[in-house]
Amino acid sequence: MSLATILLVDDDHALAELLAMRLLANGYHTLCAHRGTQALKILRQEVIDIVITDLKMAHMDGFELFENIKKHHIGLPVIMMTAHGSIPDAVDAIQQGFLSFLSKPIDSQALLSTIENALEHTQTRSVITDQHRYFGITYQSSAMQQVVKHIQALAPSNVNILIQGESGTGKEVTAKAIHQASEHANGPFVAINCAAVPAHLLESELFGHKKGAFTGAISDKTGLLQSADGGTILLDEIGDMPLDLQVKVLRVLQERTVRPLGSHIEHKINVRFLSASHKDLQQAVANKEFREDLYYRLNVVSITLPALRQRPEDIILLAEQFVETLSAHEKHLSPQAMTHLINYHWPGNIRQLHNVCEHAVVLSSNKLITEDIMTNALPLQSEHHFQGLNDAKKQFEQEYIQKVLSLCAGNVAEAAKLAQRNRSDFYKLMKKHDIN
Ligand SMILES: Nc1ncnc2c1ncn2[C@@H]1O[C@H](COP(=O)(O)OP(=O)(O)OP(=O)(O)O)[C@@H](O)[C@H]1O
Repeated sequence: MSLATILLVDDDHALAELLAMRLLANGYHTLCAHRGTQALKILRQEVIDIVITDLKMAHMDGFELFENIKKHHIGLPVIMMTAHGSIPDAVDAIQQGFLSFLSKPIDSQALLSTIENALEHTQTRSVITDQHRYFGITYQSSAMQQVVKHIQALAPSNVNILIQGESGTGKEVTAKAIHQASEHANGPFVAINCAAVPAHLLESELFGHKKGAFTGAISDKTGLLQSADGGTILLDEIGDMPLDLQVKVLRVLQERTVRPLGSHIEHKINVRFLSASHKDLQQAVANKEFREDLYYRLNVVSITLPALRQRPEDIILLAEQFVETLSAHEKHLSPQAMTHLINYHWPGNIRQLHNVCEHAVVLSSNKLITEDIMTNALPLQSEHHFQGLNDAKKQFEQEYIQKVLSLCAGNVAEAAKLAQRNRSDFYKLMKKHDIN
């Protein structure tokens, strides 16, 4: 079991050392600081679970230290030590958000039970975080809460779902979650990236072939559609599927049968169809690059994943999860490193966040991933693209509508009223931004 680390802050050196010895005897790792500034320096360099601070100290008192901690180490439990009988200070401390207080002289039993309570408090925080996981989807933003509600509602039915979103927003993760929450969960989950397979091989990958069906077909091969029987198939980057193959896939969707290349036998399949695209498929239909009939078949309902920059609340949650996993629970992000992550615009979305965290874990030789390490791991600021006014307006409108809908728990009539638009106008805006 890893020991909790406690930071003791008191300008009375003898008292701090006495307390440190008592805590060490009870299995806690303790660090001592004799000034507020020294405490803040330690907090920047070490992973601390609890701070216990004296109130009256020269230069920076306990309240001022606490104000700093609240700003840069959100949620860290801080316990105040007050002089015996100083009730007003203790009341003040609790009102300002200190977790609890200890009266001097410090009673050993009270000290230990206060620390145990504080540790429970920290664990409760991570339990809350655990509730924001749904089959591999980690989230906390209201935009993703809506998406997950949508997935939960749609997964049990057998409808075809089109998952849209920028590259790296989690379309495949979402498809897997739908599969796992569906009645096909015990069957296979098969994904094919239509953009990654050369066009001339895609048909045989999907449908399979008989030996000799074409030059190079040296043996029979089962296609992915048949391999997915009893489960789910994800046709990823469906927008890149050649038009002639689109006709054949449409037929599979209608007939629910597959005929391998060079074969006369039709095989019945029971497969849930999911598709994904980072392209605007409606636009592709308008440009005659994608068949309209197939579009409507695949898009019985659609799920649009918000870009990471539209859900900054998820950045830290995801980053902490990635750092924990990549460092086998060894490393943590400093608050300053987190600020850099929040301020970045994430054109590559969650995949890019994962790569940056991986880079930072490799670069850092300490337990704490500092601001400097993060600045090195992040792409240069000069790579930021500056959004044009039209894109910025579009993004604002989309975020605004999502926010209003989320405030009204998805009730469109109420959302329209709040946005001071009539209902049909509001529906048009939702359609324009592909919001369900
Ligand atoms: N909500 C999430 N929680 C945890 N990890 C996620 C989440 N969304 C995406 N990821 C991770 O981010 C990476 C990219 O996700 P995924 O491949 O699903 O994105 P995508 O939208 O399908 O990307 P592309 O369009 O490039 O195919 C993966 O490593 C995935 O595990």
